[in-house]
Amino acid sequence: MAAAVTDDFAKKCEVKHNKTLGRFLVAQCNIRAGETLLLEQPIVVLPHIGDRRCSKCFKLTTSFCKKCRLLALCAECADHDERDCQRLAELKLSEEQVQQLQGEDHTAVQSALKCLLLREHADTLPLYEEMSQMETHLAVRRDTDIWKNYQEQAYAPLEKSGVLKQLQTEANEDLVQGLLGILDINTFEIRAPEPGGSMRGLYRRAGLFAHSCMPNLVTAIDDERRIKVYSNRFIAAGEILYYCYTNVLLGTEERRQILKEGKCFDCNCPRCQDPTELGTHMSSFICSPCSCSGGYIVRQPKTGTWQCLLNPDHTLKPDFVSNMLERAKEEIFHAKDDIYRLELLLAKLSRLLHGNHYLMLDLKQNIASILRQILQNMAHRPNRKVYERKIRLCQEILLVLKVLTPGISRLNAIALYELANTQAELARKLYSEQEKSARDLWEELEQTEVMTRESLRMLLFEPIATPEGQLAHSMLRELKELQNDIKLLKEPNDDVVN
Ligand SMILES: C[S@@+](CC[C@H](N)C(=O)[O-])C[C@H]1O[C@@H](n2cnc3c(N)ncnc32)[C@H](O)[C@@H]1O
Repeated sequence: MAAAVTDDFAKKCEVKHNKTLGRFLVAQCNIRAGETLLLEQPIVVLPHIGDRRCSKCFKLTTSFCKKCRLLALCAECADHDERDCQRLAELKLSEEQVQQLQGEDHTAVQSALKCLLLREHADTLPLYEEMSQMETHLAVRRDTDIWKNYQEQAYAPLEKSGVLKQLQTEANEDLVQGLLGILDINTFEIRAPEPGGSMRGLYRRAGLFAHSCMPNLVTAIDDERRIKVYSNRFIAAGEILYYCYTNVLLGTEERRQILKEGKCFDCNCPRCQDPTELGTHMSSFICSPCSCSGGYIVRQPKTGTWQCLLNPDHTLKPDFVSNMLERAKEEIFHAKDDIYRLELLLAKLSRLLHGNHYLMLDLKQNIASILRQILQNMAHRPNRKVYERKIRLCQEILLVLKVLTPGISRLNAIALYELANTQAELARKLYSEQEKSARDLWEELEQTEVMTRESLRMLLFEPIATPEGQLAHSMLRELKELQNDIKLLKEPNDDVVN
């Protein structure tokens, strides 16, 4: 349920409309980097289709509320929203009807019900009305697979059981498909209670921002599921406000496909239009005949052909490209957490793909995170090479991130922190093994301090009740310790400084 929020949204953002974007927001005034534009509680929080989650605590569950019998409720929660429960209990359904509604694909039924229930209470009716204004893409989705699934999973059981007619006399299939479409098009990913899990939240105003793969906004959702939207750079009055609906670390074809299938539009942002993806080459192949002179094969956005930038006669067939990428993805998947297999795969793919290709970056991130675990476990007694490998990988990832997400960026901040930390750990290790002098160590720690400060400067915009906000909190403590260490090393003491 939406709670009162205080922000300057109305002063800073203006709703506009055009044919391409539908409704979108523009800056009404100049906005500083890091300025908050919006703080908002969700209208509804729902599981992803296929997950069954408790209506109260959102943990995964298999059981239902004993009273209303239609909404999921885990064994640990005694009740959920009393008014919704009461309203559903009044429907007086037979056991057979309840069974139909509790079917395997119950999430779609539950999602539609939760939206319909907003109409039932005077205080949530305005939210339902606002929600009804949101984009459904009904015409594009009609008769597609997703439409047919929702017809089977939600509309048919709700209709057959008579629930729809009881809740809303004018209810028809388009209404149910529209509500489920609104959720697919407009919701944000929210962290679920279990580690790594996610669910979705619908927000009244945050849902109005348009998408760009080069956004000027950052969104962050805290443990209370409140969304914060802030600027990642200076934004001049009149600029369109964008956040990124998808993962910036994917290649252009993958991002565009996700946006097309999930959000029903073609992204034409400058990054999507640039075959080199802002010079990062995140989707480029190595042109074997031109490899010595640094030739890369890129996809031309207008024609869809894969051509070498140095010699346009050198091409790749789209089928070859997609098959090769599919095979590589499978190999990455099967290599799982095996660092040796991942390193071998990285070496093998480096003969075909640019070092910044999104699959290479994925591999590099996987390897770096395994190396982090190895370095955290001193029982492994990691040698210098392990540190150096991780440093190299962090540097390579960071170079790409700086181009993709300039300005205030969570990804950038975390990669920078990882790099700073590993460099400092290596310096300390070498100092303790007397391979580095105290002066070397303090100089390196001073560099670490600069990098940690830069990372912290970005993470301080994150709400405190998020993993990144917590990280910023512990970084403040680490910074103090670092400064203390530097001071001790710098104290004039001929025994220590050599
Ligand atoms: C979350 S909604 C944004 C609000 C929506 N425009 C409205 O009128 O309610 C997402 C939808 O906005 C449109 N949209 C957002 N960004 C776009 C972009 N960069 N290019 C084209 N359409 C976009 C698409 O129709 C997309 O499905």
